[in-house]
Amino acid sequence: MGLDEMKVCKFGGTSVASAQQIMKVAGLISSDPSRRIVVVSAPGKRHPEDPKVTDLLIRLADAALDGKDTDRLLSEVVDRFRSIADDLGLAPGFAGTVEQDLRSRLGTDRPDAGRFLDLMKAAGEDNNARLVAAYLNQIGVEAVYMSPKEAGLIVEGPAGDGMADVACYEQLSRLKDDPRVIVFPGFFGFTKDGVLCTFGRGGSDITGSILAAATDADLYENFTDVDGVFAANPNVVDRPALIGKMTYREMRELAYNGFNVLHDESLMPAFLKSVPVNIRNTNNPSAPGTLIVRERNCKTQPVIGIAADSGFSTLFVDKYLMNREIGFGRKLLGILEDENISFEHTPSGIDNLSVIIRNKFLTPEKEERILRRCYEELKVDHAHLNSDYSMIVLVGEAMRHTKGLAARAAMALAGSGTNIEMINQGSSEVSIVFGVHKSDEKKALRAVYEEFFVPSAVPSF
Ligand SMILES: Nc1ncnc2c1ncn2[C@@H]1O[C@H](COP(=O)(O)OP(=O)(O)O)[C@@H](O)[C@H]1O
Ligand SMILES: N[C@@H](CC(=O)OP(=O)(O)O)C(=O)O
Repeated sequence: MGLDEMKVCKFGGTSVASAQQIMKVAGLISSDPSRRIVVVSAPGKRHPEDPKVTDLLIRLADAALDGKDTDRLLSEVVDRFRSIADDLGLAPGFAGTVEQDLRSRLGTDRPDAGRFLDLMKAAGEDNNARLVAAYLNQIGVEAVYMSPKEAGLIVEGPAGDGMADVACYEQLSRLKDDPRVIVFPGFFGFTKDGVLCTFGRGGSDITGSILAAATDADLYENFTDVDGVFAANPNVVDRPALIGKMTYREMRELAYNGFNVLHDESLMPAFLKSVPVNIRNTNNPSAPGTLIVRERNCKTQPVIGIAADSGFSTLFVDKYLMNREIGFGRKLLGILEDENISFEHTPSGIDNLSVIIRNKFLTPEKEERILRRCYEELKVDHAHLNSDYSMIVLVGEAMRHTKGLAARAAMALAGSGTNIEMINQGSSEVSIVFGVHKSDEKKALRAVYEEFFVPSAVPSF
């Protein structure tokens, strides 16, 4: 990269979980002068059983909302920052400023529980950005903490699930004129009225992408704890193939369906400005990682990855002569809309229709109301809701034009003893979805992975 070129880097929770990790991060920043905007998450897990600071903060906020004692939970968060700051040799007062900050957040008025929860959750990223900036200055890298409010990151929407307003990109673009390294807390911004609003969980990825797009960065580097994006979840499939290059659409589809290495909503800002995204490993920085771009040569590899996700329900309705009833689908989806439920798929037959919904949108009360309205208003013959479904999703840009892929996947599923509950190859140009019972999810994923990525068939991406 030339002198004027600029990268936005995001360091995930695992990359900033301890002093040792933050030293690696500082090494990566100081070794490359183009890494000028740095987005940090809150300290994450140091080992699998370790709590993330964000989860500690949620517990703290819940205790405060329930009127319970908050001292022990507050100390847990402060101690986590204290141990990092001490190990980095920062000035002794750092933990005290974190404590003050948390106490002041706890002491605010709470007209809205969701907004209060956001204010507390954001303390992880906010304090960590101050900590990383302080450490960079200590080792001689001129760095500055940047508040999302001062920078103008406008995030609107429901608490805990905000969306950035594209109109704020122009103001954010000024960040690139600062000669210092900017350390920006991920995960949250402010509404036009100045109220703090976080993105969904894992949302620091979104902050990084927004800043990369707003500043027209040459590259958005997203540093995590694996060498890049694997063709299947490495926690389920043994040593899956590493994807070298993929498209934004492929990654969004995979992220949405279970590849939690990147937040699915973080692709759009980078895509709009064609900023390439590079997923890299803080613990193995010499590995090139995965590059996410607008286009790739799809001929070599029609299926690029296979995602799996649990937590789906099927609403099944059956009515004789449904095919003749104009507006039936609209009315059924209208019932879901009234319950504020979004849906994933709608496979249909002549006299029946299924709607696949994520369980997180359902409660026993909502289920009862939906079924009652199906009988009373839509006059269906049968209606039922079944939970415990998982979706296995094959993704690849050229899949739809490659013959026999669905048949191969179906054969692999049959071979593993998995019953296919639903297939959707309809509207998405880049994916085929197989609904299976949750208990079959892992073996189904392994079987389909082996079908498309057996060692002899692994292509060079
Ligand atoms: N297909 C995949 N490729 C790579 N990592 C994956 C995949 N699916 C799930 N993961 C998991 O995502 C993790 C990284 O995401 P996350 O824990 O959110 O990291 P960070 O703390 O950097 O934000 C990996 O450790 C890995 O277990
Ligand atoms: N700390 C937030 C935001 C985030 O992006 O974290 P991470 O980089 O650890 O996924 C969370 O836990 O949701």
